[in-house]
Amino acid sequence: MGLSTKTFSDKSALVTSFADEIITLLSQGINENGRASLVVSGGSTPLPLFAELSQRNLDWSKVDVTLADERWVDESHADSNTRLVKENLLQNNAASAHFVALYSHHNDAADGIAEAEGRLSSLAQPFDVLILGMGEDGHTASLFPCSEQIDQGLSLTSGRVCLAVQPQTAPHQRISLSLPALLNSKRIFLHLTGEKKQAVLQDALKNHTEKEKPITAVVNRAPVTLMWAP
Ligand SMILES: O=C(O)[C@H](O)[C@@H](O)[C@H](O)[C@H](O)COP(=O)(O)O
Repeated sequence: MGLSTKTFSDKSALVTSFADEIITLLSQGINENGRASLVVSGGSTPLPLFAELSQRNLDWSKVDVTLADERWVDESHADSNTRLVKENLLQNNAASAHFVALYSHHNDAADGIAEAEGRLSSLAQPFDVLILGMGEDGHTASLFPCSEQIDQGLSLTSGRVCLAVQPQTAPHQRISLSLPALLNSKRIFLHLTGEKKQAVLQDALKNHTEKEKPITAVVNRAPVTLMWAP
């Protein structure tokens, strides 16, 4: 479907404008449906955005926040995306938002899939806003090209909202939203900073298959807004 790009002079300008747009979309969702849903990614890129959003005025008690993917570690672990979101987004005004975790206390992520899918079924869908990141290998959410589960993750007919993923090139077993679950969003943003990520994305879109660079599977099927700053 394609990519439209919004380029900003620096990360701070990106964060301000991106937060404006997200708040507008969530407000619309609340006005139309009573509640709104926001799906965020982990990693380091969204941290300044989370801090900015947390300060914004919105009836956050009517917003459900969840993750595009989670590392299968307890919330007390430094790599937990739940911890990242709670410490950076669900603060200040946004402290009243309702967080829906993907992680549950099963040893194996595969045993937590049904529970995560059950929790997600309570959210307003299609999701109002999905914010994706991308790794330098072209993965998005935890749809890792190096994983044995990539076919399952990209399948449009698996009937699954979530899947367990074991990346070969990144730590921790993961739980990820599947491609159809990610696509079940009214607005999809890809939040990237730096020349390297821009180059990876352009190369992915021009020269690679969806299995090689899974971010292309999203861009090929839905309108995606790239929010980019050097
Ligand atoms: O939890 C995660 O690891 C993610 O959701 C992942 O898909 C992330 O968005 C990219 O790896 C980019 O991460 P950075 O922003 O740290 O580069």
